[in-house]
Amino acid sequence: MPEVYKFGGASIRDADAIRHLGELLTRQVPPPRALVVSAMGKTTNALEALLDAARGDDSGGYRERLAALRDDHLGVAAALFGTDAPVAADLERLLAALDAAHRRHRDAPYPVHYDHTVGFGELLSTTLVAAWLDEIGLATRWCDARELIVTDDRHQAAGIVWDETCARLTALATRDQRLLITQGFIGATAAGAMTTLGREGSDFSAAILAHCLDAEGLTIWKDVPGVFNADPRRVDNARQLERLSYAEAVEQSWHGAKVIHPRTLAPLQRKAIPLTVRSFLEPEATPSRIGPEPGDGDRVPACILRDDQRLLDIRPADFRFMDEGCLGEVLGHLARHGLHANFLECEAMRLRLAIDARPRACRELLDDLGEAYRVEETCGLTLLTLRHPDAALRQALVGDLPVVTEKATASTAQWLLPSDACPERWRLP
Ligand SMILES: Nc1ncnc2c1ncn2[C@@H]1O[C@H](COP(=O)(O)OP(=O)(O)O)[C@@H](O)[C@H]1O
Ligand SMILES: N[C@@H](CC(=O)OP(=O)(O)O)C(=O)O
Repeated sequence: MPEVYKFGGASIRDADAIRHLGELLTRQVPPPRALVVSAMGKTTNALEALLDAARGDDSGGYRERLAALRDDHLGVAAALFGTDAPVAADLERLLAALDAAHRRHRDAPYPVHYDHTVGFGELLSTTLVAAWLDEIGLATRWCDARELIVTDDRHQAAGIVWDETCARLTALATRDQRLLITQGFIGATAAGAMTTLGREGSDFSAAILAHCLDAEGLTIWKDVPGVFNADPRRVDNARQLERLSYAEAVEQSWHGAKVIHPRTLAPLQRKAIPLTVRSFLEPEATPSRIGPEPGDGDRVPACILRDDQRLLDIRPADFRFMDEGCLGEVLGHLARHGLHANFLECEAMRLRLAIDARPRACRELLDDLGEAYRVEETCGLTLLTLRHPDAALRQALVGDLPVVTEKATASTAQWLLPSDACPERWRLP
């Protein structure tokens, strides 16, 4: 089975980008079997803000944001097809469905309301992209991921029901030979409740398709030529990694290298499906390849930066040990709020962990920890993680910076640093 391609928000951010995507696809030999597409540009952030306005009873803000979303998508449709194109009516229908979903779920728990509304970005974008691909002569079949990706009901971080998902995907691919195009990030329970797979989860969706369709490979198209040993936007001298093992790619993405979602690798690894990260801006540039074998990327020191970290210093209130019971309880609360410990260090009577500063989830976590624990918080931190660090790299990056806390294993070292003491641009030696 030919490849699955994934295009993220950056690759479809406006009409020109969608035209470029069309040209790129017409040049691919052999053509891909399926496309997984994310929401346009920063639409998912806009939908989260829309949700906050809806839940905060800010009906003015909600209307304004919905109108902006409508303008963005209809504007791109007009730029691609001119006025009164049939796709405009499809977009209007989706926007009306989004508005209705907000009304229907406004009293539901936040994660349920989130999943029934925030995933509309992908429904809108794929409707536009599929129409454009049809327009330029690529016969596509638009598929609703809510009918293909079957999940459990862990809203905002849904787990996949693999057997049913694979059965539905293979049945579809057998009966329809056209290029399949579907949404990343979303799925639905067997009962039909809409779910999402976690922020930036479209890479994972693409890996699910590649796995279930037995694809020859998965290509993720990015605005960078491949995986680098640091974010080239923030770090001078970052260099591209040509080959990485699945295991190293998991480590780097799990520690926050934004280039691939960490859940992407396991479905590929289970069938030894190679992952290519390639540039949609420079498709001829040498890409990065990830597979079963170790490569240069498994040895080269790599630097991962994560801003907006909040350090929680948690101690049992009654001078108890931070034993297995306490650890299980605290980490259970973390998981329930969809928070991930990016840094974790345990001593006899304290647990220190750093989490992304998501105000709502952090507030709920502190409420849950309640009277049983004393918690001290430090905000405004940057987490620097080095994979395979050497002395020169440590000195070049950490040097004289004031360190809040640090820890190291044989392969990974981490420092929490005050963000305001960190340089605007970092430099590798
Ligand atoms: N290790 C890394 N290698 C390459 N790019 C990285 C890395 N870490 C962070 N990035 C950043 O990831 C960006 C692409 O991710 P993102 O903007 O989320 O794309 P998309 O919307 O297509 O998924 C790049 O522009 C780059 O700045
Ligand atoms: N649109 C979703 C899913 C996603 O993966 O997007 P992108 O591929 O643009 O990172 C998000 O922003 O979280």
